[in-house]
Amino acid sequence: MSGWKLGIIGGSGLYALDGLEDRRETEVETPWGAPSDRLVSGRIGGVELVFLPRHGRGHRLSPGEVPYRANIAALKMAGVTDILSISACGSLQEAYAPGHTVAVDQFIDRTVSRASSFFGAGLVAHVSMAEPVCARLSALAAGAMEAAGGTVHRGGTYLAMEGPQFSSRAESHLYRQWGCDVIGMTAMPEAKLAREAELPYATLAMVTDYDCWRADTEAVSVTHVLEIMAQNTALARRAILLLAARLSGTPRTPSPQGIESCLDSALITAPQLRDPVMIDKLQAIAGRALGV
Ligand SMILES: CSC[C@H]1O[C@H](OP(=O)(O)O)[C@H](O)[C@@H]1O
Ligand SMILES: Nc1ncnc2[nH]cnc12
Repeated sequence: MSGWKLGIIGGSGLYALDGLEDRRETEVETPWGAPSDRLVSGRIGGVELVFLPRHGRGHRLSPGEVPYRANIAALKMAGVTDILSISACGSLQEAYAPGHTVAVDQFIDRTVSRASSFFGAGLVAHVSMAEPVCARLSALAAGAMEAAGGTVHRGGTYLAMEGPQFSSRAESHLYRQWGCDVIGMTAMPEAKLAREAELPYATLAMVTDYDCWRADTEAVSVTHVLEIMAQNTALARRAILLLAARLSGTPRTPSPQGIESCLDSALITAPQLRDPVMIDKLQAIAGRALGV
């Protein structure tokens, strides 16, 4: 085994992952409740994979209802070393056409009603989100996507909106003025929670539409997204298989960004004042840093 255990979070259109050896399904419960669906685990060559459909099979959960904390905790508890998120997104740039993929490296979080931290009363932590994506994982995933035949833009800012309604035209223009490249509804707080759980995280955002800013182009609709995503999904599956095959031959070393130890400089509550109940709960995602 190469030491990589890859968590894959599948977005709209990607509800299953074929081609896994030793495939098994596990129902999991975390201190933050149940994840979106059963975890599907298996192996591709020397790499273990754990797949989780973000919205559940059949797309039962809207972006605001996805149990983000339970999803990240479930993957952490399953022992994954890294998380690759696959997402459908709208494009805010002419050059990022439907069918293209953006290996996102920045996020702007405009979500408003989601639990966005594992920490809080009894044990407070502030992790850095200056570089929210694991550059190594992102580059590996982008390379695999290119090898699978995809057109990839390396780097880009993802605007995470609350939804579930799509943006108004005024909002879409505003996000373009802010310099955003793609828009979606799910990468936040997922990326923040992955960082709190000390898990390297990267997003391949697969463009399905031009949102609603482009003159003479019909505004985004679910029908349109799913049509394009059907093509994107085949590409995503090929890219994941290629990524796993590549990682198989590359022994894993810790992320060069120090993500696996980021809590060492983030916990702020005085040790003698930390809530034992909270510490117990946090074992699931921060056992290393808490020494429990
Ligand atoms: C089905 S269109 C809107 C929906 O698609 C994206 O989901 P995901 O990021 O999980 O692929 C977007 O964020 C919305 O949730
Ligand atoms: N235009 C868009 N806005 C938000 N989420 C999306 N997911 C796919 N397309 C989208």
